[in-house]
Amino acid sequence: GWPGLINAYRDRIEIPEGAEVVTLHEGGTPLVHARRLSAATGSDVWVKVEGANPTGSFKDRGMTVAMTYALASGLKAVICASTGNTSASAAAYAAKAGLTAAVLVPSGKIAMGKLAQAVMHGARILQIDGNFDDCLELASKTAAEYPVTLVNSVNPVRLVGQQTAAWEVCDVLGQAPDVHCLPVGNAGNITAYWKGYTSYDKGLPRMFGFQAAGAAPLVSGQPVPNPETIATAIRIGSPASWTGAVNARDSSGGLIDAVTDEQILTAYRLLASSEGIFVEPASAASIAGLLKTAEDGRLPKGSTVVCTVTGHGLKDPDTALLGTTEVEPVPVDPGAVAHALELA
Ligand SMILES: Cc1ncc(COP(=O)(O)O)c(/C=C/C(=O)C(=O)O)c1O
Repeated sequence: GWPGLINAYRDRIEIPEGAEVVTLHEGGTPLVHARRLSAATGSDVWVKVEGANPTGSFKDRGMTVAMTYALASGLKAVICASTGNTSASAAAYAAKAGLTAAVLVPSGKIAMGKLAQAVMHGARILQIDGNFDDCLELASKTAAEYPVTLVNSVNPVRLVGQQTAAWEVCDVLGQAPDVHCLPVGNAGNITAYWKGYTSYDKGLPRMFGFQAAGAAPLVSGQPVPNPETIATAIRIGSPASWTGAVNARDSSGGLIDAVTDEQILTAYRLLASSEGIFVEPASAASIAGLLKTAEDGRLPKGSTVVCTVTGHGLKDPDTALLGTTEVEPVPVDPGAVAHALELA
C-alpha cells in the first residue's frame, strides 16, 4: 500500500541520518474531476482532496517531516500555534512518535472537530487570550528559550513535506495544470506548492491564492490587526510566509485575491451538493476564487485548473449545521415517509 510521503519520495525528501520515519501514511490524496464546476467555469477543473489525509487536512504532509526531525533531535516535546489543523496534526504525529505536543490556540476560535482531535491525541492545549498571530509569536519565543521543537510552517521542513502535493498533481495529470487555486492563511501552503512545482520538471502553473475578505493582508498589502472570517482556519492577519506567497504569485504570473464569507459559504455548499466533496469553510475559498475568476475573465476559458481543498468538512460541524432547523420525527410508517419525501 501507499507508504506515506517520506518513503514514497525517499530520493527527494532529506531526513536526518538514521532517523526513524514518523508517518501515518499521509499523502497520495484523491485528485477528483469536478464535472459540474468544469461546465460552470468553461475549464477543466480537478479538486485535490486534502481532507483525505490521516488527520483530515494537508498539514499532515509537513508534520510527518517535522516530527521525524523532532524525534531525531532528541528533544521530547514539540510546540505549535494553530487555528486548529496544525495542532490536530501535531498532536497526532507527536502521539505516533511518543513525544509531547503543546498547542496554543486562539481562545474561542477553533472548530470543534480540530479541538476534539487535539484532546484525544493527548496534546497539552493552551487557549491563548489573543489571535493566531499572538499564538505564533508566543510559540516561537517559547521554542527559542525552552527545549521544545517549533513545528509551525516557519519551520522549513514543514514546507519540504507540503510541496509533495504539487508532485502528486503532476504525477496524476502528467504535467502541471495551467492554474492552481488554493486558500491562503499563514501562506506556507502556497509557498510550498510553488517550491514543489519549481523543483519538479513537469511545467509551472499560475498560482491563484485566495484569502477571506476580512483576513486579507496579502491583498491589501499590510497586516490586518483584527482578522475576522467564518473560515476560522484562515483567520490570520500577519502571514508568516508573506515573502514566499508574494514570490509564488509574482514568479508564476498568478494572483492573490479576496473572497467574501458569503462567496465562501456558497462555494462550500455547492462543492458538497454538486460534486460530493465536503470541505471545511476555509478550503472553499479555493472554489470561491475559481468561480470569481471564471466569472470576471481572469481565469481563461479552457484552462486546466486544480483546486486544493485543504481540510475535511467534518472538522467544523457547527458551520455545516448553520441555518438548519429541528424537524418533527416522522412516524414509523411508509406512507408518512413517502409523504415527507414528497414521493406520494
Ligand atoms: C483548512 C485550512 N485551509 C487553509 C489553511 C491556510 O494554509 P496556509 O496558507 O499554509 O496557512 C489552513 C491553515 C491552518 C493553520 O494555519 C493552522 O492550522 O494553524 C487550514 O487549516
